[in-house]
Amino acid sequence: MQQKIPATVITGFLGAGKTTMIRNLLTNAGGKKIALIINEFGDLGVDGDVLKGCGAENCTEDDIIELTNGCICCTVADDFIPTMTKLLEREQRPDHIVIETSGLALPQPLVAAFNWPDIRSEVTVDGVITVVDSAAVAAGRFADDHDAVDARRAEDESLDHESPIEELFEDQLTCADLIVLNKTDLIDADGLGRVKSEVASRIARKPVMIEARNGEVPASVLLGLGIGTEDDIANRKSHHELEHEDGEPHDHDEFDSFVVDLGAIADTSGFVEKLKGIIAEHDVLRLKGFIDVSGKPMRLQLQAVGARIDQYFDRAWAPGEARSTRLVVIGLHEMDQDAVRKAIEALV
Ligand SMILES: Nc1nc2c(ncn2[C@@H]2O[C@H](COP(=O)(O)OP(=O)(O)OP(=O)(O)O)[C@@H](O)[C@H]2O)c(=O)[nH]1
Repeated sequence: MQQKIPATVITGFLGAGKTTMIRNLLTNAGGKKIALIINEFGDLGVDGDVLKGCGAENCTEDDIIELTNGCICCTVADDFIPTMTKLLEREQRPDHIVIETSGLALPQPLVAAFNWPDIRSEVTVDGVITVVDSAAVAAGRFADDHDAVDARRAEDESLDHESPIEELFEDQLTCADLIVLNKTDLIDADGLGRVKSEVASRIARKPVMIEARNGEVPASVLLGLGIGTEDDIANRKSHHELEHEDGEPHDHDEFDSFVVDLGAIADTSGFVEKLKGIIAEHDVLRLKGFIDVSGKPMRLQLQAVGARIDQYFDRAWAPGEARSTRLVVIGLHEMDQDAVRKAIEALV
C-alpha cells in the first residue's frame, strides 16, 4: 500500500502572516514536491497571486489550487473534498500537501474532513500550524472588549457569542499542534513575554510555541510533525461545536468583505496615508490588493492589517494585462460598507 501523503494545515487570524510563511516555506522545502490549497475570504484572490508569483520549482502554478467559493470551513463538502479527490488522482502525486485556510476559518471542520473514508485512506494531517500576529496580540486586538460585547448582548438576546474575533482567535489556537508567534520584530522582549502568556492562557492543551519574523521558519520545523491530527479532532472543539452539539451549521455572518475598484493612482503615499485614517475610523480588519500606479511599469501590492500598511512593487504588469486598482476590504458585519467604499473612492 502507498504511504499516506502528509498534509499540513496552516491557519491563523486575518493578516497573521500565513501567506508570507508559506512563501518562505516553498523556497526552503528542499526537493519536496508540494501541492498548495489556498482559501481566502473575499472575492479577490490576492494570496494565490502572491504565491504563484514566487516561482518555486517544487510548487509550480499547477500545484497551487485556489478555493474561492467561500470560506473553506463552510464549504468543506462542496469544495475541499472534491479538490482533494482530484489532487489524489493526479499521476504525479505531491510529497506533501499544504493548506492555507482563510483568516476567518475554523480549522476544525477542515481537519475533520480528513476522516472521510476516501481521504483518510490516502492522506493524514501532519499537523495544524497556527500563525499568530504577536503585535496584534500585544496591542490587545484579541482581548475582548467585554463591556461592548455585554452591551450588544443586552440589545440582542440571540447573541450567543463572545466577541467573534476573540472566539475565532481561540478556536484557531485550540486546533494547533504548533503555534508560530510571528511578527516578533514589532514588539520588545517584555511584549513577547506577555504575548506568550496571553496565548497560553487561551488554550487547555499546550502545543509547542516558536517565534518568527516574516514567517521565516525552516521547512524541517514546519513539515514532518507526524501528528495525525484527524484522530484527535474530537478533543479540539471550537466554541461553535461546544455550543451547538446538535450540529447546527455555523456561518460567517459576523464578517463581511467587498471589493473596491479604482482607476490609476498618482500619489500613492497620500493615498496610503488617507487610507490609514479610513481604516482606523471604520475599524477595518484587513485590506489588501493591487494598485495601478500612474506611469509605473510595476504593480504595487498593498497589505493592510489594521492600520499597519505595507506596500511593495511585486511584478511588472504583463503585456496586454488590463491595469487596475482592486482592493478587498474585510471587517465586522456592522462596518458601514457604503461609507468605507465612498471614502476610499473619494481618495482618487
Ligand atoms: N513587520 C512584519 N510584517 C509581517 C511579518 N509577517 C508578515 N508580515 C506582513 O503582514 C502582512 C500580512 O501578511 P500575510 O502573509 O498576507 O498574512 P495572511 O495571514 O496570509 O493574511 P490573510 O490571508 O489575509 O488572512 C503583509 O504585509 C506581510 O508583509 C512579520 O513577521 N513582521
